[in-house]
Amino acid sequence: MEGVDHLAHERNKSEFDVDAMKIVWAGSPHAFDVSDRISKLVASDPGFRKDNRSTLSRKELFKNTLRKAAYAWKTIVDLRLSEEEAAKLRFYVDEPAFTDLHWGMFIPAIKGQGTEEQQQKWLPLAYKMQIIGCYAQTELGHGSNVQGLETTATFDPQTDEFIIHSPTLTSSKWWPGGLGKVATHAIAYARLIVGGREHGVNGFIVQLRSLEDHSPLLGITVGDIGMKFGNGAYNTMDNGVLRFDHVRIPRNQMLMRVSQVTCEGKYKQSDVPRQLVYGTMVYVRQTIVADASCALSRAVCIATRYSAVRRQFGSQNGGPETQVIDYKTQQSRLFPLLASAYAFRFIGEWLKWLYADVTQRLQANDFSTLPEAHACTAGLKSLTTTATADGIEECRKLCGGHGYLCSSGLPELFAVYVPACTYEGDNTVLLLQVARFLMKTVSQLGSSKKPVGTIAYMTRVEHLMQCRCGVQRGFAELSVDLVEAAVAHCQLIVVSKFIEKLQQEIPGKGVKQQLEVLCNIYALFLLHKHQGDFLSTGCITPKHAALANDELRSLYSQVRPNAIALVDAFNYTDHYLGSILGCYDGNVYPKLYEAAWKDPLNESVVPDGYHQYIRPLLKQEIRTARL
Ligand SMILES: CCCCCCCC/C=C\CCCCCCCCC/C=C/C(=O)SCCNC(=O)CCNC(=O)[C@H](O)C(C)(C)COP(=O)(O)OP(=O)(O)OC[C@H]1O[C@@H](n2cnc3c(N)ncnc32)[C@H](O)[C@@H]1OP(=O)(O)O
Ligand SMILES: Cc1cc2nc3c(=O)[nH]c(=O)nc-3n(C[C@H](O)[C@H](O)[C@H](O)COP(=O)(O)OP(=O)(O)OC[C@H]3O[C@@H](n4cnc5c(N)ncnc54)[C@H](O)[C@@H]3O)c2cc1C
Repeated sequence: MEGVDHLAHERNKSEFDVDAMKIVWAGSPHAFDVSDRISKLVASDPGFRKDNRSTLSRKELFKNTLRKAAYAWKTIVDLRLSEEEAAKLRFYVDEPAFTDLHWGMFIPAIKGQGTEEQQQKWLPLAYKMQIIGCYAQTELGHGSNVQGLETTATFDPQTDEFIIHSPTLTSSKWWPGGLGKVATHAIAYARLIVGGREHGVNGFIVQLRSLEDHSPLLGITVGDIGMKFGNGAYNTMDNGVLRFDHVRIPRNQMLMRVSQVTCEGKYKQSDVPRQLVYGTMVYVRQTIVADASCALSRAVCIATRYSAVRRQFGSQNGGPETQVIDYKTQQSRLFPLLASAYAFRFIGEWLKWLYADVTQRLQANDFSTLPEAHACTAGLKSLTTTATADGIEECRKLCGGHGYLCSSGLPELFAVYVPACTYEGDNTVLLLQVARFLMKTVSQLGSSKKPVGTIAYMTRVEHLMQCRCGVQRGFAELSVDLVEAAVAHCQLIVVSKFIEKLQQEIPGKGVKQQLEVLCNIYALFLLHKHQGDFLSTGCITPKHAALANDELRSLYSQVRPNAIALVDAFNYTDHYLGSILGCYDGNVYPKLYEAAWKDPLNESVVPDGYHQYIRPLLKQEIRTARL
């Protein structure tokens, strides 16, 4: 029945203060207030409706996304929302769109790689959305290998301009979000050529379309790259293709914080690491870790609520069947994902601090923590997105057949989320970067340069020094093992930061106790998952392994009465969840049944095509021997 909370009995079992946990999840009382207010604003505004996406054609879907993006901007301006509130509004609108790349990459690239003068010129235009930008780095032929990009930027001292050109088919820019149909400008990454000499890949601001009639400018060929994985999903984004035919831009449109070209055609490299050109990717990778906790928590919220609603088998003397959340197998699949959602939330908070710290140090030309920041953002982006993509799929399976319905919210969540394992750096390529960082640390053991921060523990691996010669077999040869070591390194960071979080003051009855249970589940689940490595290296004995498994089972029993309250703490509206299985009141079956009849296919009792194809089949004379 509408208005009845079918999960009330579950909520009454909670052993902790859910409102206090909501503050912990949000990060602070202020952050909770902003999130709560903006999520309800979006949920209550029919202009942000999203339950019809899977029934729209690509063109209808895209036009609807443009409408929503414009409506969101009008809402932001009319309500004079702060930058924080505006970002939350875009988050709860919950639809990949060109604005993600305008705000999430184009603006950060100018802030991170532009000079003061360039920031003063371009940022006001971008903040007012008087220009719309994209981040055009990847090409048809190269994505991972940035130094392999082929687009050229040749300096012409006669005109004090750069000539941007796509010399080959594979140099076509390919994938940039917002590029296909909307962006008026791009940060285009190209090989800098001055006086016939190459100076590596740099970023250039290039106008793509007229601000009058949106037509591509002279020398610009631009379009969308076509449908992507899944219906709806990421097809709200116009990932584009772009070719330059000797496009001329003023010299002052090369982002010149890292490297400069003077009007005389002299190339100068600032006394900063050239990798600062990659700074925007580092910034986005750290935001993607926070995104992972959001996406995983959504899926876990849906699967947990539905697992408490769903009953299957186990009826005693005609009594109710067993809630599937009470099956140990369901708990062993679901509760580690619940623990991971909280673990990723806290590692995202720490990574945000690490990024802010390294950014502050860079402003003082202190590059000492840049390698660690690169390794942490790369490794944790890889770890959390892989676990989240796999976790969303596991949550779909935890919901049985109904998890495969679009109305469960899980297929679309999966389809939108999985490219996170690829964009902003292929996850394996990024783990290889972490492995390179770890091997460089090993090579420095014994020297005066002591490992600190997230690699401080490596001082305890002195024995690696003796086998240093072993790694001469070559990084590539050992890369599979090194990638596994990189994953283990990142998982250690996640567990360590979860433990550090628990050492903080955490208000609320029973809140810290619940987080301790989740932290232990996360850590012991990893130990169980990698038991072979721990046993084969002698880190644990078989008895330890058995004790860990017993403790894991006990921890699942401790979480069970609190599971619904722990997902309620995410404070997601039904609108944001977009899931009948995960609705707050647990009134699933009537909503599933009602939703079915809204499908366009049920607009007519007899389907289109019956008279043309089915009736002749049914009425055909059987001229062949009976089958
Ligand atoms: C309906 C349901 C909705 C569900 C919603 C779910 C949630 C999702 C929310 C909304 C959906 C929409 C989201 C929209 C936002 C998405 C944004 C993403 C869009 C995508 C953008 C992109 O993909 S941009 C392109 C990204 N490309 C890459 O990442 C390329 C990866 N490659 C590289 O980074 C480099 O090529 C690589 C590092 C691999 C190698 O570089 P190279 O120059 O060759 O350097 P190398 O020789 O390996 O190393 C030399 C030296 O440099 C050091 N180093 C390398 N990189 C860095 C760095 N970044 N910072 C610092 N130092 C670096 C390296 O360690 C070496 O050091 P030493 O060993 O020499 O000391
Ligand atoms: C939805 C989406 C949105 C995107 N948005 C943007 C955007 O806005 N702007 C932009 O510039 N780009 C964007 N991209 C492109 C994205 O950044 C690249 O696709 C990504 O960096 C992966 O590069 P690649 O495609 O070249 O993969 P590849 O490197 O070709 O990967 C193919 C396989 O090769 C393996 N591999 C590659 N190199 C090595 C190595 N050295 N050792 C071992 N294995 C290796 C990889 O692990 C992978 O298994 C987007 C991509 C997607 C899917």
